Amino acid sequence: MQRLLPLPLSLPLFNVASSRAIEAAALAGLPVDALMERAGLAVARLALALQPGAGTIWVACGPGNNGGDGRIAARLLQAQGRRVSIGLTPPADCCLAIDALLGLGLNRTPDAAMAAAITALNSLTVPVLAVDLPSGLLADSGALAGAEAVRATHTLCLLSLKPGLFTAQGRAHAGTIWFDDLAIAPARRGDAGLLGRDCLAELAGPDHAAHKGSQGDVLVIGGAPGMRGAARLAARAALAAGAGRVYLHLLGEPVEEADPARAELMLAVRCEPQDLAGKTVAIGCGGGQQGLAEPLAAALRHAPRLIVDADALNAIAASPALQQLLRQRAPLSSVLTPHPLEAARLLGTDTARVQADRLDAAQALAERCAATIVLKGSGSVIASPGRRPQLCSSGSAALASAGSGDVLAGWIAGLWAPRPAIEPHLLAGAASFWHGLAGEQQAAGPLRAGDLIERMHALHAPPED
Ligand SMILES: NC(=O)C1=CN([C@@H]2O[C@H](COP(=O)(O)OP(=O)(O)OC[C@H]3O[C@@H](n4cnc5c(N)ncnc54)[C@H](O)[C@@H]3O)[C@@H](O)[C@H]2O)[C@@H](O)CC1
Ligand SMILES: [K+]
Repeated sequence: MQRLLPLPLSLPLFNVASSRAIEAAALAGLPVDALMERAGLAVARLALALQPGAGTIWVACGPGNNGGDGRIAARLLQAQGRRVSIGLTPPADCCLAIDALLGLGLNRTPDAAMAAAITALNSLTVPVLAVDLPSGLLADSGALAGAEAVRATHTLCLLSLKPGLFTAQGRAHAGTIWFDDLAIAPARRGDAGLLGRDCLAELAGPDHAAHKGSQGDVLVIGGAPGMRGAARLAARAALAAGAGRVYLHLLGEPVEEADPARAELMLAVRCEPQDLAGKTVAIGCGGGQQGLAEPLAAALRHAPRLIVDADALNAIAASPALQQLLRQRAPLSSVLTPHPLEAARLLGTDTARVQADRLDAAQALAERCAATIVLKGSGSVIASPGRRPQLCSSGSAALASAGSGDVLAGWIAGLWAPRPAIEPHLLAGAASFWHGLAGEQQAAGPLRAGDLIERMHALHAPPED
């Protein structure tokens, strides 16, 4: 059993169908109930570690094998001399609750009895340990099956890691995530990947002979009047990520300086095809509604590497002509960084549908746009045509602050410019992980985007693992 996060090495994620196949293959070589015994033992061990003191442990057991895991844990805890209460209501002296109501088999809105038990678990002030998944959370998507799911303080995931724990509502409901593979090594590929720190190894640093000309040029296009800050944040991030030269083309009224607070940034007065040649272009941060269509069409045609964010995504969603230009770009040359609403506009759907299955939505968007997608939000999804999607395991609510997305777009550009041959799927994963890692360093409250850039910059020499 291991505490999973922070995650040093990326791991495979298995959806419900794959998890059941892994279970079936394992059971073929094991006595009946062997896996459930192992699962129950793991749950009991973690429960004892979490609550070694007095009091009654409430084991809320459902009708299926998730409840079976709970019953075995209850038996083992009793054998250790602990008081245990099995049922759907808590005992008066409850010191720890084990949520063994529903796991992989959740397939509909929790019925009245289940919903009442979930509410009772969420009303407790003692730790709640969820078995496999917080009850009410869908394993494949991290969406809720009904109005409420258990908000656990700890979740012990069993046998196979499920994607739903790491995206959408997963992290908010799972608490501290633990994993026990029950001594079974899956003989199949994951349906998705969970990005660990090793993804940063894709980003070899510059060699000693590097100079600004060898580190690539970034051009940031955006920052309409009133929203100049968004483009400046992206440009500052590109600079801090390691691009050799960073230019800003600000939309609207002409400006004298690119960024008075960052003398390193240069102003790009024009945005003609020849100005785009050879550059990594990030477009859309603070783009506004006016003046973006023309440079966007030029960037879609001529930028060899392109990151599309914010208002540029909305402009593409509204224009079949721009959509066609996007699809016609060279393979492996475009990264789109939508939040769920922007993704919904591009897919012609609504935010709720995107959030109901983020992995699926990101993959559909990647295929439709022939681009790498970073679907932002808790558990960012990185998807590319023909590739296995990745979920970012780093990040925190501190990143839910204005400008955080501009920083990510700029950071991707700044990492891409010196590494023009890197595969965008790997680049976007590493950039997202880096962004999330810096976000985890904020103990409380939002991390202002300007400070986020400095924290990301400080991570350039990743500490030894
Ligand atoms: N497949 C695996 O990988 C393993 C499974 N194990 C455990 O077994 C669990 C899966 O067991 P099951 O397939 O029996 O599934 P569950 O125990 O999650 O639930 C299935 C039962 O719940 C009912 N149910 C589903 N949705 C409901 C709802 N909304 N309201 C009320 N009742 C509902 C179903 O009708 C069925 O009776 C895993 O989550 C895990 O805890 C472990 O013992 C070992 C390995
Ligand atoms: K559960």
